[in-house]
Amino acid sequence: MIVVILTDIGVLIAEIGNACEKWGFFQVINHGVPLEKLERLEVTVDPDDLKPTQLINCWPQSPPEFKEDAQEYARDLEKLAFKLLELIALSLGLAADRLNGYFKDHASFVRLNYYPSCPSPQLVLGLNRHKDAGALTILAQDVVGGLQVRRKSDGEWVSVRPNPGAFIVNVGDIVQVWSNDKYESVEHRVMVNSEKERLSIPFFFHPAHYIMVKPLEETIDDETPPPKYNEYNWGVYFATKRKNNFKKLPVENIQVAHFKIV
Ligand SMILES: O=C(O)CCC(=O)C(=O)O
Ligand SMILES: [Fe+2]
Repeated sequence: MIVVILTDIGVLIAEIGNACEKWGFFQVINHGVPLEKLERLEVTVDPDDLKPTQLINCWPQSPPEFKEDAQEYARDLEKLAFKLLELIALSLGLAADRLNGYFKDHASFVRLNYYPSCPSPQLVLGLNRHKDAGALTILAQDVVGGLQVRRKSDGEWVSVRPNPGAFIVNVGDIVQVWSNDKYESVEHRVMVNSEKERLSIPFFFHPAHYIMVKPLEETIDDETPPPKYNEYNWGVYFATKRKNNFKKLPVENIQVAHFKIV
């Protein structure tokens, strides 16, 4: 996978654009988020404290500093997300702050994914194949590994080697629609490990619920194809998707493809 070093701005913009077009995924280092903040979350978290109801309704009681550590981490990741958003805007030939307004009341969140080890890893998946619905996902993973990304060139599943200190970034469905398919939201999944449990911490960078999503006018000109998507409301889309996620449905869960102009 392409590793992007956040240093020289011109090179950086070109590399990010290239990675978004070819893979939909890239890793960043020199990102400015102190690693000890991430380690604090990884080390202190006890999987028994991560029952879904507790995550939704209240903060785990122990360790007592968890809430503050998690909030501080989210603030750091928010800063990084805005930096990446601006670089992505620049790589699309837009003004750096072109997309910032959509995130004025952004509804981003951090999730802790815990994958217990499993003696028959070939029989189960940690997380089924999916695309992320939001704008960007910035993922920290521990050293165990298991994330696989669908390579665009041949559709093969490729394992992402853990790179301590790097974040894995992928563009979600919203960037796909904004860029009128220039940057695609790529499928990924998680394999489980037979011996080791795994923790991953994604930060989902989501715009305000009320925004309408459609291809940006700037991505449509005489040389590019006409808009490929009808406009949709992000909040309604996300709520519908979330309600139906992980359920066996008679029809496919909502996807941006359903807004595609055919
Ligand atoms: O755990 C991982 O490596 C990926 C998690 C993921 O794709 C997600 O939470 O959407
Ligand atoms: Fe994901």
